Amino acid sequence: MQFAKGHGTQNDFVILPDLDATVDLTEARVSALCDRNRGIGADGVLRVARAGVLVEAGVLDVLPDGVAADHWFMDYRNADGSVAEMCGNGVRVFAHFLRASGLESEAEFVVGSRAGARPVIVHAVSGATADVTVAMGRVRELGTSTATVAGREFTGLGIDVGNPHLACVSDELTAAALADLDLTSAPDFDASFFEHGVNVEILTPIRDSGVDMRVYERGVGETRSCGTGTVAAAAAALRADGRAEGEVRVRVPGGEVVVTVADGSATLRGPSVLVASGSLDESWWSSLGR
Ligand SMILES: N[C@H](CCC[C@H](N)C(=O)O)C(=O)O
Repeated sequence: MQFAKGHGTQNDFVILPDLDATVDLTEARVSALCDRNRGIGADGVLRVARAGVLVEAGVLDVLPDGVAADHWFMDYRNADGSVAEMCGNGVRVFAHFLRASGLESEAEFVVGSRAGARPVIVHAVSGATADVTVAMGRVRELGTSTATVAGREFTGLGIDVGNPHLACVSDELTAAALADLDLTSAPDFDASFFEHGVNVEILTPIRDSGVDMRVYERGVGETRSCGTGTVAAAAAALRADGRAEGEVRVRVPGGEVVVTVADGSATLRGPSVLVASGSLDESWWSSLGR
């Protein structure tokens, strides 16, 4: 079975072209594939198929709002095998792969996700790297909540970007102090507020139209970047700055993206790199739990 490997600001993914949607993508298989010792290693898996084919195969029960049967659909899985509604870095890599593989001939098209339709623009491709903008849809504020990281309580803004986030803007936090924060363990959070878990972002306030952010992702752990997380972080940082909209450069350990929030919706622009492609050993793949 063919695969490709790519990343968006070092949030990395195994891409599985599965145009007939015949691959049984069990949790055991996804977690093996994402394991950095016994598999290829990644933060998540992106299965590539058209939305209607995934409905016919029973992978999707119905077409999500705004997603048409002929739209390419990013069937996203976290490294632990769990399904998530949306992946902002993943959509950039997914769109880049479609263009680079010739599956998509247009530079502007719609990618379907469980959170709905996500229009993309693949601005330019140079070698292994592309510059991609994703329309990330509505950014919905959920109210304030807290998370405890390394014994320290942070207050944040719950934000729905199709998936759940708690974006904690810490006024006195410097980029250096953020880098020193111990994020090796999962933050404690209010499970009654976030019934389906949450991605937790810790970030500095806006300085020179930018923020520094780190993230502990639901279903993965600390990642070097989280695209939906950068959108949540930008929205929370703007709110903390007394603004409902604006453009924010979000620096993450894996690089930098630009988030624009306007009229309650956001766009995310950043790089995608396609690192490699290859084939999975069939006997290895079939030996994994069903
Ligand atoms: N872990 C996230 C999904 C991946 C999000 C992240 N990789 C991104 O780029 O948005 C969740 O369970 O909601």
